[in-house]
Amino acid sequence: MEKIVVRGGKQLHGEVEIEGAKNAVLPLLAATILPIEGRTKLLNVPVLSDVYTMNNVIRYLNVTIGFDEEEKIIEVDATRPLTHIAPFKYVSKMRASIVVLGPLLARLGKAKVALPGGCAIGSRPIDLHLKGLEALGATVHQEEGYIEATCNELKGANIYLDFPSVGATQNIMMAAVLAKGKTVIENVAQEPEIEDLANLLNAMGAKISGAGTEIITIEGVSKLHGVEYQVMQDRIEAGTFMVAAAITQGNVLIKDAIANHNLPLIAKLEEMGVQISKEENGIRVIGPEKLKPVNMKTMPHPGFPTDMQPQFSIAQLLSDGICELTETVFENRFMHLEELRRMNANFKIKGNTAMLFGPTKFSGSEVAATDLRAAAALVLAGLTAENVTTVTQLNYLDRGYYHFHKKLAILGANIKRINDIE
Ligand SMILES: CC(=O)N[C@H]1[C@@H](OP(=O)(O)OP(=O)(O)OC[C@H]2O[C@@H](n3ccc(=O)[nH]c3=O)[C@H](O)[C@@H]2O)O[C@H](CO)[C@@H](O)[C@@H]1O
Ligand SMILES: C=C(OP(=O)(O)O)C(=O)O
Repeated sequence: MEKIVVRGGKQLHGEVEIEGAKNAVLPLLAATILPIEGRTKLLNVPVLSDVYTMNNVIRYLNVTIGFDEEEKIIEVDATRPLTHIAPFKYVSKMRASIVVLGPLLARLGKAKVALPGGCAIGSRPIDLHLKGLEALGATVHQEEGYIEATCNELKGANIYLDFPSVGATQNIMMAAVLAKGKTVIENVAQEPEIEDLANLLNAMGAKISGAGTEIITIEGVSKLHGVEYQVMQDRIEAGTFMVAAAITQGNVLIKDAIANHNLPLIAKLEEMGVQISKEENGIRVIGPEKLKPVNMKTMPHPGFPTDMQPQFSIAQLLSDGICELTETVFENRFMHLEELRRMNANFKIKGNTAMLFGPTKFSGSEVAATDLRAAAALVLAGLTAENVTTVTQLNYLDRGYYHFHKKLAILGANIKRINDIE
């Protein structure tokens, strides 16, 4: 079994490089199936298990896709006739595969995509994706675990999302770019990854405006062409290293991290007494001797990102007092806290709020990740713990972090990854 073994107590120092964003590249890959002319080349692609899963989904559609892991480049040729089916064996591995639904429908007029289901962090329906596609003229029904969508022609529409869902916004955008006429989507997700997708689609010939605001307007075009495009930096990976520096009294430059993408995290860390400065080539984070307690609530962007909540909770648990932590996006994203009990964490959960009683003296123990960000949070706790912490279930970590232990080791952590045959 693969394990990360970390002995706590080291202050982190130096510089760390960040990869391209997982949550940007997955929808960008889905968008590469839209062009009927030319190849698309994605640069700065992170080498992650989720990217391999998405490549498999796309390859199954009869698209030629090549991944040069050394150069971090993916090349896609989607100019041949495509099939319209995304099967269970791939979609069930990764929820984000559902974002092929919109582009398949736009390109082929039909799509059959396995239901992605929920996952450890909560129930994850796709009703908003489907309502949006129906508003564009698709007929959608569910049969034998698959969503089947068909249309003669997609037509621009006015759509209001009940909740600013990231995936629904992406699916509807990718369908509307080839719809006839104008689509206006209100109350859309404003995450930077939405802007990245709009930028790629516009480079391919789409006409999208307003991405990054509450309203996106799309003028449909008749076809798209392949392009070369650089994936944005991963703000969640950057944020995870910011927390790592903050909790170890470290001094770390997170290279090429974009401060504007992480404003809520920066504000909270500063409130805790962490020194953060924007430098020419990144963000420098200097951790204080003592972290001040703060409350935090997750919200859709530009609020505090739920994908940073487990990692941030480690800083809260270490802080000198009681902190409130409220999770409003996913109803089951406190599982890392239960695991952290083994390491001495003291907290009470009521509904979607946890009271965290600091300052915690984490004690090293064996812990298992329950989901992607929980995995990162457990490693972070281990960096500050007395003795040795062993983290298992690294398949979750590998979904979203490339060489996490190696990057921490370069910064001075006493950490290794081993394959223990049991
Ligand atoms: C690959 C990717 O980019 N994943 C991110 C994306 O996930 P994802 O796109 O799945 O997240 P959404 O924004 O859609 O989901 C947020 C909330 O909306 C609800 N909802 C969503 C769709 C829908 O049709 N109906 C509905 O009720 C979900 O149950 C959840 O409670 O955004 C989340 C919220 O920032 C992040 O945590 C994920 O890391
Ligand atoms: C929850 C996450 O991803 P996904 O939506 O792919 O499960 C995440 O990146 O933290």
